[in-house]
Amino acid sequence: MEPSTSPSVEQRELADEQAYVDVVYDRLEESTKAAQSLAREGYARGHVGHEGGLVERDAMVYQASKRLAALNAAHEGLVFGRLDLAGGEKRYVGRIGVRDAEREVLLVDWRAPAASLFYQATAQDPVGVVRRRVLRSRGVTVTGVEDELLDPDQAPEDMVVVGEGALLASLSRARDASMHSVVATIQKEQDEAIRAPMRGATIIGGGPGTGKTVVALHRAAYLLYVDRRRFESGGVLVVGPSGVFMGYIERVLPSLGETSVTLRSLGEVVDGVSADRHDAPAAAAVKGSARMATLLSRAARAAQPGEPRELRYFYRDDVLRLDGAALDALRRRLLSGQPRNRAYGRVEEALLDTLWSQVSGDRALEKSRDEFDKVLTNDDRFLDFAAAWWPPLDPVAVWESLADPAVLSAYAGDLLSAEEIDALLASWHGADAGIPSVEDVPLIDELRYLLGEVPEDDGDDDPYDVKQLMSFEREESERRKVRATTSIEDDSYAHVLVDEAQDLSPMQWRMLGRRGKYASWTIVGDPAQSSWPHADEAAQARAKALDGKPEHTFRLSTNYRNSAEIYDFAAEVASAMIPDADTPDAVRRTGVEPVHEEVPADGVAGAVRSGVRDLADRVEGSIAVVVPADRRDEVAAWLAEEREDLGRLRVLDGLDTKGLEFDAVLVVEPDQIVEESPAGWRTLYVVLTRATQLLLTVGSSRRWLDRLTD
Ligand SMILES: Nc1ncnc2c1ncn2[C@@H]1O[C@H](COP(=O)(O)OP(=O)(O)OP(=O)(O)O)[C@@H](O)[C@H]1O
Repeated sequence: MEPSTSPSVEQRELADEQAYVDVVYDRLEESTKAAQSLAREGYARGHVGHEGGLVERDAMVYQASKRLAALNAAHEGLVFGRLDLAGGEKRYVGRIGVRDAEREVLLVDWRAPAASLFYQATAQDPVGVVRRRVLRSRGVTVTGVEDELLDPDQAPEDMVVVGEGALLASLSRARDASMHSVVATIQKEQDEAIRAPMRGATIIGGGPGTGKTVVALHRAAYLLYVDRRRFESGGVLVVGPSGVFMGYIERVLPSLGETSVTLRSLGEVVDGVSADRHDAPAAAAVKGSARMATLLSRAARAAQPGEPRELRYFYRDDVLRLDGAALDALRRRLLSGQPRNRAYGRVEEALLDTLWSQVSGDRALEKSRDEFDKVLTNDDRFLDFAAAWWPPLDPVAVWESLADPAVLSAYAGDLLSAEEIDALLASWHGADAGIPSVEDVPLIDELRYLLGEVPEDDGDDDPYDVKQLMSFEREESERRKVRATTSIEDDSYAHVLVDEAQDLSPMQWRMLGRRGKYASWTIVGDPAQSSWPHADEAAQARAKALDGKPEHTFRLSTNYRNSAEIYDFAAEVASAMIPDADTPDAVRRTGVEPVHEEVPADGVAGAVRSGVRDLADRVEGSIAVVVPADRRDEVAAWLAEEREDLGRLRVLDGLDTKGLEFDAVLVVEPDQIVEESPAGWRTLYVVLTRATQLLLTVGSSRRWLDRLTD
């Protein structure tokens, strides 16, 4: 059976589908009205006036508004698939399940077992599916259908086959600033990873553009569908590399009807701290190293800078004295088996015990220990000493104290080289001093756990109330008030999903491990795109975070993002410069090869500007100019005019482009991108695999290209 090209046949099919889709939308409308009236009823109960009414109201309103949010989110493109099965049954697949008034199924939720045929059927193994149809819509209007005839032998005489394939049509679409759900065209190997059993850790690998991110997000939605109670109450945490990336993916889950997932970039995992700046590679490498865990545990247990080193107390005939060594011994005793802040409540008593053991005068011994305790605990000199010696420690304050060279060297002397210490100090001084970078966040989190929950204080006159939870503010006036949340009881999730996992440092794995202790995991990544230079150390930290949970591995093998011309070129770079790169097959040919322009150093700005203009004329969607990290402001200034004219143009450095994609990409000075970090080739590979249509590289040298032919 040949695909039909007759417009009248296609129009008739469209009209039939529209009629069905209208019925589903009518039913959705009724459900929406029912949810609205439930919400109204809930509010009314709140006015009944007794406490039970309020609780009931909250529950009803909560449920009704969740349902409304899901219904609204699923509205666009609600019905996207249809199966014609061998026995003559037709089955519609959509973003959520819809039944008619008699409870007959009108639309099967894509996550339900009955919908899995939609994704599993292939021409080689049609599993009872004769024809698979994808419906394209705009709002509530069906604008096109794309068919695949999977089992021609079973097709009735009058079955019509329309269109040229939904997948390629969807891949050729222009890209805007956010990712779209691919729920209508999920491929078989992707579906298998999405529906993988929820136990242990599901590891999804594959080269650039193979759909790892979309698979991971659809998997989050799938897990919530199969065990909503568990995952909604325990929470699903999705972690990605950057705020830009989280902005890029954040539309996908709501469009699948999911509103109950926590999305965090790596700089935002700790409540109350929000970091988006990266350290220079040298400092980032030290801060990510597992050695920092040892350093921080020293910091959390050591005498704090500025704390008193001696107590002298006159009691009756005795001079009681605690010197540095005695205080250190006492500190060790208090810290045995518990974090410092948890020992807070025992400090006065421990001091009293030690001091009382020195009492020898008759006048004192005649009096009881009770008397001794009473005198000291009513004496400001003693109380002030206890408060100064063992204040509750805030993790951010301890992190800040590391910027003092003497303090840092005391903890780091045998752990880090002099160069590494210098790199840390350089990152903590200068314009951004006191403001955590993305790489500082796991350090602060580590300290939260090492120090333990900050005890309650009366707090009425403390402007920096340690229990206070604040988001990060850049203004100098706010700086001193930055506090990470100090509670460590709110961190665990039922499922942790990590995207771009190849970039996680050991310290970042430790941070996520604490959140996923009792969780199942989905881990998505491609080692060839890693910007973390020490793969073995990270692998160990990952294994520790997973703590022996069974791993199920999936590999995605087809690149859906890049044109075959662009990907084949990028794969050449990977094969030459990155050992063991997993290079997928790209399926979409455009006939347009990537271009490199070599120009004199003083001609780069001009070539970049004219290159951008040219790309803008040739693609409708997004354009990225990717630059070496330390030249971002310079190149952005070259393109001030273009950026104003073209809302779809962005200037980014290599690390910022992780996970993103654009219709056209212009790479500035590829050699400098390679040379700016130990993971430079991998970063360049990431950058070269971001373009869907056009790739232009502009540089004053071509060493990177020559390496390919060496
Ligand atoms: N089954 C599919 N149908 C339509 N589009 C798809 C499909 N799978 C992936 N895509 C598209 O391919 C592009 C790449 O997908 P995605 O970003 O998930 O890949 P990735 O493996 O995470 O890439 P990278 O490792 O390079 O960040 C996206 O535009 C996505 O929408």
